[in-house]
Amino acid sequence: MNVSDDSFLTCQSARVSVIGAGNVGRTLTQRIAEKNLADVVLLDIIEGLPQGIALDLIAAQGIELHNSQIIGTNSYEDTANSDLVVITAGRPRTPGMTRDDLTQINAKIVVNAAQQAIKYSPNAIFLVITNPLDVMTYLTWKATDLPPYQVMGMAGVLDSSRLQTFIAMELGISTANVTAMVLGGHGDLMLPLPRYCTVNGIPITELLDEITINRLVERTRNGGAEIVKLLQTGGAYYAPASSACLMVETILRNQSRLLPTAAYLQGEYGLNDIFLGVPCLLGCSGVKQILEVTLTEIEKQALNTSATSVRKNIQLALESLGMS
Ligand SMILES: NC(=O)C1=CN([C@@H]2O[C@H](COP(=O)(O)OP(=O)(O)OC[C@H]3O[C@@H](n4cnc5c(N)ncnc54)[C@H](O)[C@@H]3O)[C@@H](O)[C@H]2O)C=CC1
Ligand SMILES: O=C([O-])CC(=O)C(=O)O
Repeated sequence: MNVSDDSFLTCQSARVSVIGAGNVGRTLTQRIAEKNLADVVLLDIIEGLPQGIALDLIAAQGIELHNSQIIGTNSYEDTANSDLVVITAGRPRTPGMTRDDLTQINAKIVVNAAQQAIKYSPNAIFLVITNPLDVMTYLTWKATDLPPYQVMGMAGVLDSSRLQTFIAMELGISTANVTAMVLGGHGDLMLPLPRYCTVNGIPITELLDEITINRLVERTRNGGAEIVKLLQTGGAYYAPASSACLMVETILRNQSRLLPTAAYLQGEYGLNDIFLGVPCLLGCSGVKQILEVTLTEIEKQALNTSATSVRKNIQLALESLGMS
């Protein structure tokens, strides 16, 4: 091989910037790098923190055998030309708080992060993780002025994965045999859909009684809070990072997976001008398609109630930022 061959020298990896080097951001960085999905720029406001994490992660490269570069930085200039920007910056909740209690504090952080990042990566897809998720995704869309299909939020993959796990635990079978679907906002009013949960194609409604299913649904709704209560100082981050990594992989590899995603609705499910969890085909352009599954009247009502709560919070956030 001639090492001065142009095609060898110009060969480029995808580039993902992760904003926020806390528990979720650093774990996601590890997952992306170790799966060889992209080079990662990890940015945080705290000096030394992203640099230290990056150095620590890169020191394992020879053991984990990946080829990803990991750069820790406090400067948005270093995020330039990212294909994907993931926003994890902001406060996590502590016991007794709802995700909505984080609205005021995280709104400023997320809008600033989005405005800074878009300057250097005008064509990037933005994936939001910071809570309250649906509100922060809406603010990111506003702050970047991107087409709505290029902005999305991660929550449904996590909530569905929790429900999948609880179903598998209840039945004593492999999680690999279970699929689950949770739609709606990422809050106490999220909408787990047992009718669309299956075990190798068999609806769980044929395998579990109503009382058991309701118990698993309730545990899913409280899945985040259950961990916050155990950890005391913040929220979950391993499953959230895995969930976000699945979305990153789907986008970078243009896999057209159907994943519950907080996407911008323009009439789908009878809702407009809101980001909410719905089944989406994801690929290299972002949200390629929103799938409208049939909902019962009760499910529709529950989705509307969840949307109303998200909408109220979006309004509060926009007002507090002087953006309404
Ligand atoms: N959508 C979802 O399903 C999930 C959302 N979350 C949310 O993700 C967020 C992050 O959670 P953790 O990583 O556990 O929190 P963490 O406290 O461990 O990390 C947050 C990081 O953000 C950084 N940060 C704060 N202001 C910043 C700014 N202006 N610019 C850049 N970085 C800044 C902090 O220095 C810190 O390192 C929280 O809002 C949490 O609620 C967490 C898990 C799941
Ligand atoms: O519960 C939290 O605050 C973090 C989160 O969104 C989750 O784990 O679902």
